[in-house]
Amino acid sequence: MQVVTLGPAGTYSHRAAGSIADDGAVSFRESVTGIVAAVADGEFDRGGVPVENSIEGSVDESLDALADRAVSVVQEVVSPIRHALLAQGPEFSTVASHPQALAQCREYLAEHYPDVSQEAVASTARGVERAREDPSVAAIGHPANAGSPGQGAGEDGDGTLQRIAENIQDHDSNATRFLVVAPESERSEAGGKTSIVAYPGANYPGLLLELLESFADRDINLTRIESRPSGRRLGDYCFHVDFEAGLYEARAQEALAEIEEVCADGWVKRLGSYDTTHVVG
Ligand SMILES: O=C(O)C(=O)Cc1ccccc1
Repeated sequence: MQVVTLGPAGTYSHRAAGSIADDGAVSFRESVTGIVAAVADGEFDRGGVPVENSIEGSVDESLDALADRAVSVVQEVVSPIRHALLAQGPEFSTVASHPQALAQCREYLAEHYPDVSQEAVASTARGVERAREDPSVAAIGHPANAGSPGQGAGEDGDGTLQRIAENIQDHDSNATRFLVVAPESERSEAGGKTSIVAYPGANYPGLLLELLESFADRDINLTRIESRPSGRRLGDYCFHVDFEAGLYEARAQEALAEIEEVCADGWVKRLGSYDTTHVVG
């Protein structure tokens, strides 16, 4: 199985994707749009993208790529996220990381490093590379990106990263949900959860209520609903909906048939049904 995810090596996405790669062989792209495109274009069998975080919410770029490209979702991976502050030494003037990681440590950074500037980079591992190259830069990332204290941690300034602090996320419940993306032809109806994207192409009072009633009437629990701009005009949206039923179930098929009627002037994309895997960060 050829797997592509957010790189370079050492990202949280890499750790999550490693759990689905046969021999741990994972390739990298530096944007989630690029990962979804690489699967849609047939370059890889599977792609792993972060889609939602318990502190910061949705990764909008992932939602938009899933709506735009011909792919399916075949699995979700949920992983706890524990961030470490990594640097060559305790003195630095910039913290570089993925925007979600910086946001997940907002309160910690404001309290402990109010005067340090923040630099958003493509991934946590890209921030780690910045910190290895430049002693004035610290990174936020998985603690395994540094030598453990007392085991290979370097002297200040030699390019080896030390763990300046661990568990710096603002909430201990910090967890991220990654979706495993496959070619559209591999869309499955089996699994306990399903993801769809609905674009009504219309706007009238009660439209959203009608969409939601299709699920409520059949006792289908929603686990998430997110609106994203359609990109066509201001105030025009698509809705990303995840629910607890498989497409193989009659109640799911009936709900979607009704939703397709509500969206007759737009479209409904069935990303597929899947199960959840939990991996330890
Ligand atoms: O940059 C990474 O390591 C990622 O995989 C994205 C991300 C960033 C912060 C928390 C979870 C995933």
